[in-house]
Amino acid sequence: MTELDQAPDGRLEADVTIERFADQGRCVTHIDGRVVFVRFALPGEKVRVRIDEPHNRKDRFWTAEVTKVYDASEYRVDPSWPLAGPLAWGGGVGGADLTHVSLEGQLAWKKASIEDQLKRIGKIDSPDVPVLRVPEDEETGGLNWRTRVEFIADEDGRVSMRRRESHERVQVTDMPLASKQALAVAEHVHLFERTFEPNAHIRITAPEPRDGQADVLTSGNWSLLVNHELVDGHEYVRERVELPDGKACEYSVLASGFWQMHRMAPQVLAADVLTQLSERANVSDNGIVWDLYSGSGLFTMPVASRIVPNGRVLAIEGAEPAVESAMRNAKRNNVQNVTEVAGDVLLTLRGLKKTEGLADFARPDAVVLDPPRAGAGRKVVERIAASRTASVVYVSCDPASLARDIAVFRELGYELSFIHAHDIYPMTHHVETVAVLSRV
Ligand SMILES: C[S@@+](CC[C@H](N)C(=O)[O-])C[C@H]1O[C@@H](n2cnc3c(N)ncnc32)[C@H](O)[C@@H]1O
Repeated sequence: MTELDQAPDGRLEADVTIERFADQGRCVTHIDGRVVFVRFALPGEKVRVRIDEPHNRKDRFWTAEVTKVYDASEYRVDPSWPLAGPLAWGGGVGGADLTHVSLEGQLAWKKASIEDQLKRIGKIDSPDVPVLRVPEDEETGGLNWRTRVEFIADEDGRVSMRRRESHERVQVTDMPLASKQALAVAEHVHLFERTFEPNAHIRITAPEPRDGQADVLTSGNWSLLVNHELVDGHEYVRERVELPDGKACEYSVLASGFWQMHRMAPQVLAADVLTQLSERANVSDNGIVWDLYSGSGLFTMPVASRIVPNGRVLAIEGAEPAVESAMRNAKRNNVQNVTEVAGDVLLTLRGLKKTEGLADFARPDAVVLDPPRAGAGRKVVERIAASRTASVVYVSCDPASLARDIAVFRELGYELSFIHAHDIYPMTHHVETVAVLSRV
């Protein structure tokens, strides 16, 4: 029996040994047979935890947070961003749930977490998933990578973040995960000194300058949005993505819209998609490729110009402004072999054969998909499998939904022929996985 103590404020606390990594940046321990998911812990550690409220003695699992470490893991470090660390140590603002873990430990954590989901949900025996670090993150110790940063104004209008377990907003005067360029914009607009309307949503966008490009302030390539309205800078920003062939694709994207957030992620992921298509998909240069959940065309442009320059890409994206950007980006990159569809992926695929102009896309040689966190889902996977495509390159930001979709692909005649991951979200439990599914 684990002894549960009552702290002076009535909250339950206990000394426990942490067993293993779990999901959502938590680890697992047990208290009296009950599973407890613990934040800011590491496997093998002896720690004191405080049980979250509300909880009931009959619950099958509880959640808790570390308050004291008696015996630390080799992966434990002092929080790199204390404000995002445990509440008991003055933290609690979220946004960096692995701030107590060394960079090496973060890779081990993400590897264990993806492999666990593949085993449990994907039913894959002994998966081995290398997790790669973005080299630039070594130099910055895993900080300074976000090209988009968001805050909320507190009741006095100051830039703040919400503290867990309370309605309190903590004024912030720094954001250690923000890229140097985003911090330069923050300084330029006096972000941390000025006030906004209380409760305002504030977003800074600062594309990373590539070789030979001026910094964002010199080029004016940045934006400050308040409540999704432009306040300073530009509504659209330019993003350059350098590709393995030494050339680049240029993009114009809405400052308020989706774009891969890590300063190196667009290049890392676009290069990976090209590599997987050329090395594992065997698509001829006049082939057909679907790019599903295509956003502003991050993958569409390089795939159309490098993989199927004499073929065609069908890009499907649900957000109309992103599709409009993608169309402009095709022109900007002189890419003419793309058909952009603004619509739901499932509905578009369902109607493909009967839609004028799309019927020729019914038999793709390869499919690239990069769905939101919820994954593609069974019905979309069934449509992809029914197209009898030989290869699928699946880019995923959620290992659980990826594992679930992989299980469906395997049921429908595909095997997992390649998988690895990129740690494009250091200091957080998030990770981006790239998998290739091949028709057996
Ligand atoms: C993870 S983002 C990927 C975008 C793009 N591949 C990139 O890397 O920039 C997922 C995209 O899917 C779009 N989306 C979400 N649900 C969708 C659906 N049911 N049908 C079509 N697009 C959808 C979102 O608008 C978003 O642009």
